[in-house]
Amino acid sequence: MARITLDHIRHAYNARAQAAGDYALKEVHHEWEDGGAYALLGPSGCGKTTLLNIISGLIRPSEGRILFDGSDVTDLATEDRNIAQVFQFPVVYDTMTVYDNLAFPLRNRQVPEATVDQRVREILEMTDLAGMAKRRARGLTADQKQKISLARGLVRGDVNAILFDEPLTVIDPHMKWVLRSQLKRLHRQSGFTMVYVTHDQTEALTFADKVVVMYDGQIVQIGTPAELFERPSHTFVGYFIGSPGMNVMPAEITGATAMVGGMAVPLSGAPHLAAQSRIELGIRPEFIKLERGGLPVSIEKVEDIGRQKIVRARFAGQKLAIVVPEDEAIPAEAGVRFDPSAIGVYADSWRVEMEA
Ligand SMILES: Nc1ncnc2c1ncn2[C@@H]1O[C@H](COP(=O)(O)OP(=O)(O)OP(=O)(O)O)[C@@H](O)[C@H]1O
Repeated sequence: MARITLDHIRHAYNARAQAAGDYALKEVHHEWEDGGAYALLGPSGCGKTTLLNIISGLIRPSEGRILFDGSDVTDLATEDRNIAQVFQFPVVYDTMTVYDNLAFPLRNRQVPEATVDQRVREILEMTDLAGMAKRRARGLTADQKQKISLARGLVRGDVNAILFDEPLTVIDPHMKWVLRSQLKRLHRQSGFTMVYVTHDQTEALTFADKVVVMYDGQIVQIGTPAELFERPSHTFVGYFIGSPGMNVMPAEITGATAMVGGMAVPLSGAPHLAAQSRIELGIRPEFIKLERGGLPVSIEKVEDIGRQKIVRARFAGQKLAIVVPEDEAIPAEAGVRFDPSAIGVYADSWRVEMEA
């Protein structure tokens, strides 16, 4: 297992790249802890696969270095990086048994047969595959085959990291839930450094200790699920994490008061703001209260989604989503009240700290 250092990495697919926009991956400079479970989360085209391929060695970054436990592996080929990979689609040997599929990476490295047997049995148990150890992979379902791929990814005890590229894509929804929880447990038991690419926030939030949110070729935030929810560093994080996402409204700020379309919204403090920046307020639908005497709002629609209601409203000309607990009535002539401590101020999309 290894600590992974991404040392001022940038990547452009076009060798003549110059402007920031030419880079599929803009500068990444981070250190990922040994034994951490990281999810790379973001929409299609944001650079997740590019970053994963740089870690695996499929791509050499245009700039910067990658280090495993302090040693530079930038110029090492994938097979020399001592990593395991699990892809979107199962990679299994159909003619082999489930047991032999798992034993393969170990036998390939001349691991003594007694150790192979011990390790394979351990992983078969961990992944609930023990019951089908003697079956040939041919004829198994796509779910079962992908489970074998996952198990094979875990079988070597000496890898620097395990990289997962959208591994649950072919899995049916119920099984997805089961495997996600299993992977989390396997991470705790094994202590491997794991990097998991997905565009599904539920997958990322269940699996990872730290979620790396990517947007437009940049890492916009690395944080625990709670940090991403409570303090999104960028409006994209607020919008992408949560359902519905954070409300973002253009505003003008004077001292500790924000004006949104003529309405005064109190803040918890006065933010430091550079002149000429585009200012927005971000507030999650869960931290807005509907009550009499609040700021005027017009309710357009109420969606009942089981344990909660989502109120779609318009406030000062802006769309606003509000989450109301299922058993709470929506008062007639309701107004809105924003919890000042839950309002984030964003300048050119990045969160600004409040003055103490
Ligand atoms: N081989 C390539 N040559 C040129 N451009 C590429 C290549 N691979 C990716 N890109 C571009 O680089 C950017 C990042 O792509 P990347 O595949 O890393 O994103 P992603 O977040 O993994 O997306 P997805 O979830 O769709 O796989 C995109 O604009 C993509 O079009």
